[in-house]
Amino acid sequence: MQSIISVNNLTKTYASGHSALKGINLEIRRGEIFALLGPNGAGKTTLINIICGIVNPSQGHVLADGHDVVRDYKAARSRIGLVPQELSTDAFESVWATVSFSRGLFGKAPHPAHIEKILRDLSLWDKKDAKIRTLSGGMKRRVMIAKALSHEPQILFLDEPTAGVDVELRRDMWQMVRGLRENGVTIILTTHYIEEAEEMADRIGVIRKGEIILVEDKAVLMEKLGKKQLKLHLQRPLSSIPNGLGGSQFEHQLELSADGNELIYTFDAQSEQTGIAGLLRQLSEHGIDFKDLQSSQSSLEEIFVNLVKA
Ligand SMILES: Nc1ncnc2c1ncn2[C@@H]1O[C@H](COP(=O)(O)OP(=O)(O)OP(=O)(O)O)[C@@H](O)[C@H]1O
Repeated sequence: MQSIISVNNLTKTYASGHSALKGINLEIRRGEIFALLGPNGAGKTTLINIICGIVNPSQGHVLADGHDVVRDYKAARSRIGLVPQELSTDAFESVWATVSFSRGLFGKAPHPAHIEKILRDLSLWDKKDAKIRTLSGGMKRRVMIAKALSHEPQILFLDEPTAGVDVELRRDMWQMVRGLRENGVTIILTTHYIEEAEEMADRIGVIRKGEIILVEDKAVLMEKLGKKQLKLHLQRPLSSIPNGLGGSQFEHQLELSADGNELIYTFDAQSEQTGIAGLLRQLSEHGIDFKDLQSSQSSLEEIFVNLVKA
């Protein structure tokens, strides 16, 4: 599939000498939702800011819809909408004026019907004449999103869009993101709420200390790196895993919950032999009865934590 963003050997060393990006290569596919995950300080915002032409790269180059973000800044930037982490709007302007003005900045002709649609989609229509400074934090964030969409960008960056927003806004936002994607907009988001990435993204990229350590289809990633767990709720609590069991082939896969009521068996989701049958046999030989059992697959969050701590 054709890339809409192409990042080539990108490095960024800040004036402080800090090396924030170390040779990033990344292709974003047209029309996808791409989640960029990484711990604090990994370089997510730096990467987004370079693609959006806010920060200059030290080396390498980026094409946005075929336009170099430095040499052909205006054309590249007009394709992109950015919802930054920080709220920054003109406090004394009205919502309508702020969003309309933002469209004008990209050299687009006024299009009141489009602005109205955005404001309605973001439940801002009632507030269109309100001054930004009178709005709540959540409403201000909606205005930031409206601004980013005002010039009908093909690419939308959402940098931590749901940090500190309530459930309702979060739900509205994801509904809107899905709608945009249906209309062909490519969406790149960073988030610390991994369950959001798990729910929304088509592909996941993980950045750590300025390097992309993984880019993968979400489903493939979950399948490849996911572990499965079998949780056995015991009839009678155990004080420890019985010797025979602990020393067996299951030694590194068995865990006892702190209250001794649950035995947790972790196994490789890929493996043909899960070992469950053998485990159940051994439990019965040890006279360990259980009243219920439950199996689960590791979440993207668990996979992510394991990846970045390595
Ligand atoms: N203007 C700057 N000057 C010097 N260092 C900077 C500057 N901006 C960012 N950094 C450093 O570069 C590194 C990457 O920062 P960046 O904001 O890109 O990370 P991030 O992945 O977005 O983090 P977070 O999840 O906390 O937003 C950090 O160590 C940060 O301190």
